[in-house]
Amino acid sequence: ADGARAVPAAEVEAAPVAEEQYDVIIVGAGMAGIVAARMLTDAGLRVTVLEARERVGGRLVALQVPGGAIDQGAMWIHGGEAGNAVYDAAVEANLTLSPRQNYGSLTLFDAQGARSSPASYLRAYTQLNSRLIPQMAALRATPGAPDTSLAAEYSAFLDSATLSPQQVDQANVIMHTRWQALLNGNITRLSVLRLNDAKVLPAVDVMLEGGMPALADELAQGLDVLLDTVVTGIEHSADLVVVRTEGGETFTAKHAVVTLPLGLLKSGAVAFTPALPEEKAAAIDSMGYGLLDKAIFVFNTSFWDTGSDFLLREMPDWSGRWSVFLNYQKLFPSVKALVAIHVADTALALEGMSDDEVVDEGMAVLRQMYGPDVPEPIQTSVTRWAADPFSAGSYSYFAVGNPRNMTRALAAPVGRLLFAGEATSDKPASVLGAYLSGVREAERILTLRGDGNYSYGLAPPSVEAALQAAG
Ligand SMILES: Cc1cc2nc3c(=O)[nH]c(=O)nc-3n(C[C@H](O)[C@H](O)[C@H](O)COP(=O)(O)OP(=O)(O)OC[C@H]3O[C@@H](n4cnc5c(N)ncnc54)[C@H](O)[C@@H]3O)c2cc1C
Repeated sequence: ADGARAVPAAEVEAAPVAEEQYDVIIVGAGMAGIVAARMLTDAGLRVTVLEARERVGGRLVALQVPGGAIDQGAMWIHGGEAGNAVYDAAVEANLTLSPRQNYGSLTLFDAQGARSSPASYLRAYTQLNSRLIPQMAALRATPGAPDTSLAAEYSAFLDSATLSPQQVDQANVIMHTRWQALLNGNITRLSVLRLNDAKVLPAVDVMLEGGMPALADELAQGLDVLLDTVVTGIEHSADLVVVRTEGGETFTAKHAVVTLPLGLLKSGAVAFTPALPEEKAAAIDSMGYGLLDKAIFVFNTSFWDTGSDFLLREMPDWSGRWSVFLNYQKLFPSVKALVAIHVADTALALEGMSDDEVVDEGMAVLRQMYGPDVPEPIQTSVTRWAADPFSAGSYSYFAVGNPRNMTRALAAPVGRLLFAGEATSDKPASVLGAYLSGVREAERILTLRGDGNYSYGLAPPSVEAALQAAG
């Protein structure tokens, strides 16, 4: 990175329309930004990436632990098989992929921590599949049906199903892991009409040995990335974009690709001048942006059912508090770790506690499940994605009432400002979506480049052009 390319603020103030320094400024070095920068740089354009953190990767970050690494952000390559751009990029980069995650391999505990019966769990699962899913499919198939929350549909299902009290606890954990945890939104806010529209990738999930950041590092190699560079303002006109940073630097370019997480766009942490159009602002406001946090416990010895992919604890409610532990050792035998996954309001509540409090609570649950001799962990980590100033949450979801084309509104260019990032993608909430959105915006610039002036079809005509046209 070459900080010297920044135009000192004073110089810009003296000459507001500074000579363009870059063809494209990319705001954010997550997967979307890196991929866009890669394509545009490879095409010979002058590109710089401005990144607030001291590292690239954004929501791809991992904890180094004995025997390997554990992803604190995204960990699964959903739809992880040949033809999936993220999978293919990992293969091309010679990164080692894990075996497929098998969601059928579960160890069940009841709410008190006693071993639970798989047969009874399966019956609850069958009822959910045979009643709730068709009930929601029927709603989706009804033209003009008003949207409703997953919680409303689930409550109606519970009222009509014939479940024992324990099967209700089991249905709760199924509901939680199948939708709430995946979509990272509270089920009172998850849209039923859009339930199948996020993370709709084939159920083939693999991980990267050593964690997902290696892929970001690989794709970012050789790019001009300025780290520790917090963007605070983006000014845009018919022919220029001026990006200002917290450090008082100013960068100018013909285009900017904004890959700020939806949470950052919602918070207004970056000022757009002129303000974003109403339709875009409304989409930013109403698209859901959720929270998924992980509590990571690393041990010297494994005391749990190491053949299982997940340990599930049935619950009398759908909060999901300590009801899902992912067994990392299943896919990575040298990593002796359990990862508890919390989402939405429960995750937010845990963010309000200290790390020690969270770890103590989790350990008490593990001792309920596996007995008092469960050893102390040798390493722990508690993520706080909501409190993270450069993420402000985890990823987007369709909230009740969000139309399917909401992501299109988020993706729509505004003059010379282009928008990428998972929330702008047709496959929101995923690394693949972020990747493909970066490709989309790079292609948009390359396609529109035309005569070398990058004359941008959607930009309003310049004053001169308008005067000429008027004769
Ligand atoms: C806990 C968690 C688990 C997840 N699990 C999965 C999973 O298993 N599989 C999956 O496919 N997806 C998963 N996701 C979603 C996935 O991580 C994201 O969809 C994807 O990584 C987003 O990439 P992006 O480029 O859109 O955004 P980001 O990676 O967030 O990149 C945006 C960049 O902008 C930077 N930035 C923010 N503010 C500023 C500023 N003011 N100035 C300059 N730079 C700024 C950020 O630091 C960041 O680097 C998960 C996400 C989280 C948080």
